[in-house]
Amino acid sequence: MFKSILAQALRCSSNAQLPHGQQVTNVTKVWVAPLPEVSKWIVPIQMHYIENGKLKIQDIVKVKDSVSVVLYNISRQKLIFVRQFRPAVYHGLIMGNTRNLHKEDIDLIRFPYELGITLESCAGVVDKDKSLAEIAKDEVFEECGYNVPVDKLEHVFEYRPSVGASSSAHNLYYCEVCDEEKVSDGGGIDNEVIQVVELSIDEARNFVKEGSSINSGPTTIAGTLWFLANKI
Ligand SMILES: Nc1ncnc2c1ncn2[C@@H]1O[C@H](COP(=O)(O)OP(=O)(O)O[C@H]2O[C@H](CO)[C@@H](O)[C@H](O)[C@H]2O)[C@@H](O)[C@H]1O
Repeated sequence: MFKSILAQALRCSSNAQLPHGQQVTNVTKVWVAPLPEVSKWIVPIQMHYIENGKLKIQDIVKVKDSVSVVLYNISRQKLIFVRQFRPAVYHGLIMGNTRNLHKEDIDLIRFPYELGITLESCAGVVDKDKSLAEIAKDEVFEECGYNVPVDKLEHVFEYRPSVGASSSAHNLYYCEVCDEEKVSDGGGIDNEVIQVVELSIDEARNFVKEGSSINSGPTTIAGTLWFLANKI
């Protein structure tokens, strides 16, 4: 069973899919633990309601809202993405649908950490007292190194990426940048370890083609499809 999970994970891995083999980071030890009662990031709650006279209960995970930016470099006609190790993706790939807590350290030889490296649009959590567009502008600078005025960010749409268990809202923006606006390497702030990746339009089209299997969330897929449908 593990062999088939690993084979599937390797197919999904952004490393296996894209011509950007450089090492993004180096993860040397992984283990899991139960969530503490109070988490800064996630609040599990239960909603009770009566629908058509019948009591119903729904378990909900409260997650912070987020923004993302489809970033297009017009100087070189490249879409800008980021790669990073995502613990949740890694866990999902190696544990599948099982809910057991793994007692020992994860075997990194059997399950290389690279499986958890995603390819995503530049994105960030809404955790500052700023407008959504300003938060998106900050992420473009911090993660990708482009300094753009906030009015260059075009609001595309708002949606809810995980309606079954989470109510969080996601706001997707589009921004065209040029080489002159690139002022740093990006790579994230604080503890973030992020690699900036540029894809040609054909590479991006390949990324969302029929039958593909990718290590990305709905935001990256929706943003890429929106770009291909509206800007090309
Ligand atoms: N659950 C968690 N546990 C511990 N630390 C956490 C955490 N979530 C965020 N952090 C910390 O906050 C930092 C900054 O996060 P960002 O604002 O860059 O959002 P991120 O890109 O991770 O996810 C954004 O982009 C992805 C992809 O679109 C969305 O799924 C997501 O909701 C959105 O916030 C992270 O580096 C991490 O240190």
